Amino acid sequence: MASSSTTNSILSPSFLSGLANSTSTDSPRPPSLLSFLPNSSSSSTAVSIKLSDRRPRNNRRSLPVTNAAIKTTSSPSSTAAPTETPGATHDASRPTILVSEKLGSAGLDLLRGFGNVDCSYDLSPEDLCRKISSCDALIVRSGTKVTREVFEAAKGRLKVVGRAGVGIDNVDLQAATEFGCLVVNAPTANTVAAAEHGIALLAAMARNVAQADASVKSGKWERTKYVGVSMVGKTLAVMGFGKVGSEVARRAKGLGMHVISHDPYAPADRARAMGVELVSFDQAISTADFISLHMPLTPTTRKILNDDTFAKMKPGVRIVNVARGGVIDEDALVRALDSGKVAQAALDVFSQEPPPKDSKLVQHERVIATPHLGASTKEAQEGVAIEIAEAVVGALNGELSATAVNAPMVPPEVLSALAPFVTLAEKLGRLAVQLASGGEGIKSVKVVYRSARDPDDLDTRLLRAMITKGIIEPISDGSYVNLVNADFIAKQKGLRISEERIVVDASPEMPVHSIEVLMSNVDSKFGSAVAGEGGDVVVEGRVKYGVPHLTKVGGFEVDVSLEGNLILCRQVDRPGMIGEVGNILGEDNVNVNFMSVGRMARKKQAIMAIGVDEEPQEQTLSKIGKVSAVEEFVFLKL
Ligand SMILES: NC(=O)c1ccc[n+]([C@@H]2O[C@H](COP(=O)([O-])OP(=O)(O)OC[C@H]3O[C@@H](n4cnc5c(N)ncnc54)[C@H](O)[C@@H]3O)[C@@H](O)[C@H]2O)c1
Ligand SMILES: O=C(O)[C@H](O)COP(=O)(O)O
Repeated sequence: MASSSTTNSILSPSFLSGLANSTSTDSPRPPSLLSFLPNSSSSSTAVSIKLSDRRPRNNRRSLPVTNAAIKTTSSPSSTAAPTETPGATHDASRPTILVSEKLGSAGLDLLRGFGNVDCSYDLSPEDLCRKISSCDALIVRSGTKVTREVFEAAKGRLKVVGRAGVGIDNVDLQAATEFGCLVVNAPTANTVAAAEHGIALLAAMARNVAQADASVKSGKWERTKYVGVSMVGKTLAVMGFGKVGSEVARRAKGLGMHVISHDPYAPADRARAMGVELVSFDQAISTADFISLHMPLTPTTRKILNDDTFAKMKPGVRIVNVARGGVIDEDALVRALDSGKVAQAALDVFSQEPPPKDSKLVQHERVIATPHLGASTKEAQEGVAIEIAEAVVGALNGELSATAVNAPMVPPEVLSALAPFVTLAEKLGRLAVQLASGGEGIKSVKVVYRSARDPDDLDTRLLRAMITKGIIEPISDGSYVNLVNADFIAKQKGLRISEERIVVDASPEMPVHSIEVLMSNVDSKFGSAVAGEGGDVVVEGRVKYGVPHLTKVGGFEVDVSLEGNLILCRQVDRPGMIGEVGNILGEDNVNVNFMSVGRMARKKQAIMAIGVDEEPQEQTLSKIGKVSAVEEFVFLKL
């Protein structure tokens, strides 16, 4: 088979009008990246709502039907309408958002402008599981455990979990990912509040404010009992130099403390610029007079302060924890307090919240405790509520949030430049898998990106996920694939996707020049799609005038816009072929939107790629098969 061919494009009127529209508001918009319905793009072009579009769902009716619109309004698995906020009406055409913990009013207002908002606080785990199958989104703080059972009970309807705060240790991220549910958080709005609370606890602990207050209120006047320690000149070890930790460090410097920090992932120059030295874990804990914890709770930080690490600390060390209770072995802390190794502790967070009433730790006379108040200022709560409401509404619109926790984060400007390529990627995956006979047998897919840009400047995670989506959806029974779970599902199916980036001489304006998808070790139901030494099924596409195009099938160059559906036809190149096949389609009322012929040489084999708006009937396809010059043909759904 020849490796190249010449191309002859026929621009149909509908394509020309598409071109004319390509700079208008009808031009391809950023695709819905979080579409959750099975085969959601099999019958419609994957376009969605603009990134900046924040109109309420019920104002969107004039927009074309989009994946995002479908997915947020359908609820095949649910019948029960959730309890509404008193006074609110439930509109079944709008998404339903369950808010399970108190959220600032500005965030609630934003949510109410978009969907049905059900504020149900203090739900038992059973009640949460009961409600969740009628909800599209769930917003929680740290008090709601979003377990695997919750995702299972959601029966595929739950699309986004919004954590109104930073720590996502109360959400089972693995389960969320497996179920294709996006998790977003609100990472910035409570930073200062948490840092201020850390400093408040530090000072209150050093000067025995809480104990002295209780003593005075009980009628005592114990001036010698509550002599404190000074902070100035003391060494504070900030464990975790992230957003909160660095703000604590800045404030502690203002109190005249010597601040060191341990954070294996923090850039040393950022710390140095603040006059903070980054040191090893052991150095931090062994030289500090005060230790303040600001790392997330993860498998590696769980019980990071324990009997062994307390043993390495200076006698009389003082500990502040506004991070998570689980980073301290609480029994070990009680032992260290009892032995005097730890002089005092100030704790805002506990491994179990609320802690048991008889908790030895909470009751310890040298411990001061607050009920997880770090983020609880009016300002922080309003900020967090807006931050999470915007992220959740965006996610329900099919947008990628900048605060996505279990999906690639793609800045809006990059996303909008990549948008047509994202659609192209999904369609190429969809085409390639349909060209293989026996899709489940596909094990190895190679994707080649050609671009004028340096390979390091090309973030292909999004494109790879969409190719995976395109490959998997047509061969999955009802499993929905989206950006969140694409890699997971591919791995589960034993599908290995490798990528290659090749620099080519093309326009640097375009992030990608072409995308080629090659499937190894599969037979094809359209022999002409097989090319190369390895006998791979090959399809290649480009974006032209903002519209995804198929540009290569096997060794043949074609040029067809990827809209509607596609008929590929290999025939002997002879006059009248286009008219003959076009007539068959026309007679059976199938509208051709684009057609191109790629041939090896004059009067030799050629491939005709025909874009059709409708799905032709069996009998129409069989008429095409009977045209004497047609050697093979295939109908492909986009
Ligand atoms: N008490 C509260 O109300 C409250 C409020 C806000 C945040 N928090 C908690 O504080 C944590 C930190 O919040 P943030 O906004 O600063 O998050 P962040 O992600 O900005 O910072 C966390 C830092 O911890 C570092 N880190 C990770 N593993 C570490 C390890 N083993 N040792 C040392 N450092 C490590 C990370 O590199 C990062 O710099 C959150 O995860 C949350 O659990 C609590
Ligand atoms: O991780 C956080 O943001 C804080 O722990 C705040 O938790 P909260 O939302 O339950 O106050």
